[in-house]
Amino acid sequence: MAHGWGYAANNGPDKWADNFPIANGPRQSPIDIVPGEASFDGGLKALKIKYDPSTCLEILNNGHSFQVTFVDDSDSSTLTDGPISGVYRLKQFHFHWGASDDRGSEHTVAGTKYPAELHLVHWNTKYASFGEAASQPDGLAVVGVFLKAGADNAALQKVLDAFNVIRNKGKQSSFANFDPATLLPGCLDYWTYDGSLTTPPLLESVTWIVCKEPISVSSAQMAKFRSLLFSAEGEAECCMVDNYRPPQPLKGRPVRASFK
Ligand SMILES: NS(=O)(=O)c1ccc(C(=O)NCCc2c[nH]cn2)cc1
Ligand SMILES: [Cu+2]
Ligand SMILES: [Zn+2]
Repeated sequence: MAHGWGYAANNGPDKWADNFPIANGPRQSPIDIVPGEASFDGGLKALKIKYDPSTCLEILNNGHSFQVTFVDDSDSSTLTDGPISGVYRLKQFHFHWGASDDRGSEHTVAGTKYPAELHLVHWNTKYASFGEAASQPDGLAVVGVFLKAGADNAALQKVLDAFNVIRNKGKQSSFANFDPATLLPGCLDYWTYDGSLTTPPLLESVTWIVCKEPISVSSAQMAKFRSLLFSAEGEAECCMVDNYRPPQPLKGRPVRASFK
């Protein structure tokens, strides 16, 4: 996965516009969600999430986060309803996190940062592939879930237990029979708005669906996230932390709430 961008001072979010001018586009993500300014939309349906653990394939360190990828050649793991129309297939999930618990999420809620944020990435099956969908305004739907410091999260621990074999950039390992639904909060109330990928190529193809309720993560589990490296084997070790883009200008976009 060749890319020169990163999260350091010389290649981080403030520099991305040099190679990806869309960084200053009209529908960039993440954003600061201000609950008092979101409008309740009674027409929004409940999220319908159907994941099949047998589609879970592998876990990999891609040099800017780690991700768990899924077999997406059938409608086994899908997102439907909610603010979207049609069927979107789960492709992967990944996280963004901070060097300390006071930061790490990409979306913020009235300025509040969480220590981490989960992204479940889905693509619209009206297009032939993820890559094709990623270039379309209605191509992707990403469910965002905040992680809040607190109790140990047993479902999350299953993912963290695989970290020892993917410590470095480029490492991957088989990872089977994991049900990503176990990472969702009990309540699926959400905010939704039109946005983008939060990393280059920053494509403006994402319908964002951000859950209001966070899931828990213990401080020991946050330390495990921070044990990963941005660097490849043999390179100077660089801790994988602060791999988040800060909130971007709303530019007049409506943010809708599925709840009162
Ligand atoms: N944070 S997010 O908005 O959910 C997000 C989701 C997916 C991608 C993505 O598929 N990027 C293109 C291929 C690539 C290059 N390097 C790693 N993946 C990027 C960001
Ligand atoms: Cu990459
Ligand atoms: Zn992400």
